[in-house]
Amino acid sequence: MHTSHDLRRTEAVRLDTVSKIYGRADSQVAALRELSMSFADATFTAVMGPSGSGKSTFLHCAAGLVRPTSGSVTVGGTDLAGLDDTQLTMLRRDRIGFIFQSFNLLPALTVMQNITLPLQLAGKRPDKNLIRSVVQRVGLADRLGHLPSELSGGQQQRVAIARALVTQPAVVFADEPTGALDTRTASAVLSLLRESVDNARQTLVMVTHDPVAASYADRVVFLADGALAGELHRPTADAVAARMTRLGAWEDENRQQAAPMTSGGLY
Ligand SMILES: Nc1ncnc2c1ncn2[C@@H]1O[C@H](COP(=O)(O)OP(=O)(O)OP(=O)(O)O)[C@@H](O)[C@H]1O
Repeated sequence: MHTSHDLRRTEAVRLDTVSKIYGRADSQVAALRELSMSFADATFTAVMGPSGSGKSTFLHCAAGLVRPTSGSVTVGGTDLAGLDDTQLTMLRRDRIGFIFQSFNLLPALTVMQNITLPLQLAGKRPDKNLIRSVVQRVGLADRLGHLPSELSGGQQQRVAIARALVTQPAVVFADEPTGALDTRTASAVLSLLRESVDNARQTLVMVTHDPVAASYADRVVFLADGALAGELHRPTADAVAARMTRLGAWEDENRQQAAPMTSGGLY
């Protein structure tokens, strides 16, 4: 029999009735409306929805970058509301990895220095075996002394993935990780993310606009107007595209491509 403690341990991230209201009084926007969602250990979830449906806000709340207006977020069993800003920063550093569309590598640092940066920031001694295994997994063993500017887009994203994995976080949040990559490079990066879930038992939550990218996930959750608008398990790209069409997403998508979103912040 499972105790509630056991059940909680199998959840990497949990949101309970999370709302996020931006602005004040007469100009309020409810970006998330009492959203409840759970992400089990070693699962890959894609988050989709029309432009403005709350995907980025969800990601930022779930990752402890933005505090919800109400409701609770739990990461690895810790309720983020109980942490002050310093504790929250430490939890993010130790338990959460980020992968962005724009890679966000430091241009003056080599591949190896970029990958080990989170460990240095945390004052942790790098585990050489772990680093070697992560570097091999992402196929960068012969590029460790290179600068990001000497790498292709796909290679740079693989550095960012390695950087997100070296701290062995409870969960990795990816914000449009293949948005800047061509189709073939994107599929190599998505296969790598899939492997990190299947082989390294990582938990991955990925915001994407791309039904093909979403089809690599175990589950797709759809947001509309800041609320859960359904989910698909073992998704195919066609089924995801059909659901997005029903949500009226593609008009917004075209606008999105005309004015791409940029991700901010390094971690
Ligand atoms: N800092 C902010 N201040 C005020 N309103 C905001 C802020 N950030 C987001 N919003 C609003 O909250 C809603 C949800 O925005 P969010 O960026 O989370 O959506 P999204 O689904 O990620 O959109 P996109 O796919 O276009 O990136 C939108 O109506 C947006 O205008």
